[in-house]
Amino acid sequence: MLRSSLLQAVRTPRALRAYSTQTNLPDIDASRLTITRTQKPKALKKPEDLIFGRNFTDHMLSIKWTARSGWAAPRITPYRNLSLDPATCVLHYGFECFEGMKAYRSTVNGKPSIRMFRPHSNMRRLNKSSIRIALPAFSIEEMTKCLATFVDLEQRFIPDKRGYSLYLRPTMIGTQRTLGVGPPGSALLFVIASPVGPYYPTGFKAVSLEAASRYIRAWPGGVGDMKLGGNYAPCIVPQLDAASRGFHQNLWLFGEEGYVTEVGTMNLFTAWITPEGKKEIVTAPLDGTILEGITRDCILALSREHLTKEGWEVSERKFTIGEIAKAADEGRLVEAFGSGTAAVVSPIRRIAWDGGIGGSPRDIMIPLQEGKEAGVLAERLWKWMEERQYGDVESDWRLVPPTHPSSTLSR
Ligand SMILES: Cc1ncc(COP(=O)(O)O)c(C=O)c1O
Repeated sequence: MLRSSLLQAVRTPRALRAYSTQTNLPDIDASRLTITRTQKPKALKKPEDLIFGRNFTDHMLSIKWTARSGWAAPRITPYRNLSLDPATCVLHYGFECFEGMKAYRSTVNGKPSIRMFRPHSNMRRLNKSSIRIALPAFSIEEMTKCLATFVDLEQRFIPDKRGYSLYLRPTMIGTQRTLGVGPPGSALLFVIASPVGPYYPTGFKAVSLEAASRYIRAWPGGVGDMKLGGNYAPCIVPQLDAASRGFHQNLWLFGEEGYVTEVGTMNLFTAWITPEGKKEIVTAPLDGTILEGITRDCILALSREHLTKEGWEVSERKFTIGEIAKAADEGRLVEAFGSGTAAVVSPIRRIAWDGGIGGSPRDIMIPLQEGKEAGVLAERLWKWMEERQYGDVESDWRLVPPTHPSSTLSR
């Protein structure tokens, strides 16, 4: 691996693309994938007993990399413990990045179908994260093919019920055995899978957020736009702090201006009437301080497709918590909701804001019709998403044809 090109790669997206293809060593190659099936298939849990991230499938997908030999042949093996030397660099310096994505089972034109949702986007984001922490890049296309074969093999774990899916957790770690601080000479990319149920089994539940200025999740020039494990552990204490006062999540602000960035593990959308009288759906821009959510991208696309016809403007721009408070005071606030793979759309009921520097604490109430837990926009966007995830509406967001000779995945 060329270290100097790695340094360049982290600076610009173009260099980043170049870096991913800039090695003569073997890349991930799905045609070399081997499968060793488990001899002890697990009993399936009742769908209603599934707990997010607690139950895993029979197998895992693993691909080793070394700086000397590049990517080895991908392997699907029975799910098992990893064995790591206590000096392994991931355990000391946090060389870890991951993804969260889903595969859905549905019946399309009378035929059962299992499809992943936007896997290329997740693999692109994983590449971006790995390069930033000196871990190797890989072929998005080939890795997606390996994922397809893995999902195919584990499809019996996806309950045949609306709302259920297979959550996939691709993860890359630095595996070099060294306490020296430097680029890892070896890495492991592995994928595990967990069947999951609907996030809101009994319908939406609007959440309350705490917008506190004393914790900062991300900053310009930082790594808030990467899915690094190191971004998540420091958010647990602020979350516990907010929970101790009865809030579900933190709303992350940035700067003295109180720019709104994102919510817990979701991007944030606000719908309001601007002071000039325009209907606007707004979310923070991709300026490096928020994760480039794949659901965010879908919500933007769906809003542009459907809601602009109804007079909504769809904007990615900076806006402040003060502007949300003012819109609420002036009766211009329409809705607010989070977006992410887990909940897809998560309506917001209330934001408690400490008022920023020199300000007084206050509550911002998001309008919700009496007896309703979601606004009309959130409900419609969630429905449009679900229709595409389960294939009621065809879209190129659902993938992927099988590639492995043993694959049975339906097209
Ligand atoms: C910090 C953060 N922001 C936003 C998101 C939403 O991203 P996505 O829509 O890709 O799930 C996530 C979830 O992965 C997240 O962890």
